[in-house]
Amino acid sequence: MILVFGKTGQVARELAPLLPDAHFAARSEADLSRPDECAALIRTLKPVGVIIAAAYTAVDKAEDEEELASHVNGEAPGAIAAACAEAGIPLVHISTDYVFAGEGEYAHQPGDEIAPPNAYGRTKAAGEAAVRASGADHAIIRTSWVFSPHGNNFVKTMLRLGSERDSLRIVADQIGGPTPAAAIAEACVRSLAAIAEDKALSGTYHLSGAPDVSWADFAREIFSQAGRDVEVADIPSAEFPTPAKRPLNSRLDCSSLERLGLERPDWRLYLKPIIEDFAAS
Ligand SMILES: NC(=O)C1=CN([C@@H]2O[C@H](COP(=O)(O)OP(=O)(O)OC[C@H]3O[C@@H](n4cnc5c(N)ncnc54)[C@H](OP(=O)(O)O)[C@@H]3O)[C@@H](O)[C@H]2O)C=CC1
Ligand SMILES: Cc1cn([C@H]2C[C@H](O)[C@@H](COP(=O)(O)OP(=O)(O)O[C@H]3O[C@@H](C)C(=O)[C@@H](O)[C@H]3O)O2)c(=O)[nH]c1=O
Ligand SMILES: [Mg+2]
Repeated sequence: MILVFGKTGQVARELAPLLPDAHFAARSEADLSRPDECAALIRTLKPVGVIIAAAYTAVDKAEDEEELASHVNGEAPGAIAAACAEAGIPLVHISTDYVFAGEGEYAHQPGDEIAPPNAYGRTKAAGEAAVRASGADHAIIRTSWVFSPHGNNFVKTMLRLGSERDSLRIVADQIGGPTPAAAIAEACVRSLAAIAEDKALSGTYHLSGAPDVSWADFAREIFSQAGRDVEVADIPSAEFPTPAKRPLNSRLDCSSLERLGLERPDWRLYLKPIIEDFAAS
């Protein structure tokens, strides 16, 4: 049995149909703010592999709750990874573009220096480091700008705001790859099998949707596919102040996905079901 930490999140919900026999541990069974209890669950259930699909993902709120976020995003993955190492089973963990400072216009390689610009990114960086230090065979999949029909994400925020207003001001100087949660779920399953088969594939991978765009471009594509006449005005980040600073350059070089037999998904092909759900609700 495969053990997935997380049941209600965007990626966890896309993992469910791919892994019908997996055990999905919700917060009530495995609270990541209690790392020891999460590690103990591995000793109890004795899974053959583990995927961590839960995290503290409220980027702005993390500025005020960095201690809680660091238990969930830093210490819990470390404790889970240590239990995986002890049991000799592989682990897949998900991280974020927000570990990068985001200077320049190049696409980041997995080995590039990290320098998180915000509290969420610092806690995710701590989780990555703890997984690497554990000695467990692992894949860390860094992704970005996740969206799906479930949970909170930018696509659903735009559809909601676009139904209330004729024009929106959206930041245009942050560039990245919107990523469908379904593609991340597929990569989790694929990488878990790959590292179980070949330990040499252990390491850090990048997966984001193509093409890279600004948040404003992303919004325009959403309204275009939704057939909605909402004007999107490009603004610089400075005109949209938020508690957490976001990286300007979130481009991820995803070429090592080839080692897993995967490629970047075209995110534009994943919007329609979300738009249809929104229209029906
Ligand atoms: N969302 C994004 O844009 C991005 C996400 N990522 C990473 O991808 C991974 C999956 O994210 P995503 O699917 O979007 O997550 P969501 O934001 O959709 O959901 C977060 C999930 O984590 C759970 N969770 C939060 N705190 C705890 C806790 N203390 N104990 C147990 N469970 C908890 C939530 O459970 P509950 O329902 O109980 O609150 C929920 O299931 C995470 O590692 C995230 O850092 C990376 C890049 C971008
Ligand atoms: C609602 C709104 C947002 N924005 C901007 C703010 C921000 O720069 C950008 C996206 O805002 P959000 O709050 O949706 O995105 P945010 O929560 O920062 O999304 C991040 O979540 C974490 C978990 C990650 O790991 C990242 O990869 C990334 O997906 O859009 C506007 O410019 N205008 C608006 O009206
Ligand atoms: Mg958010």
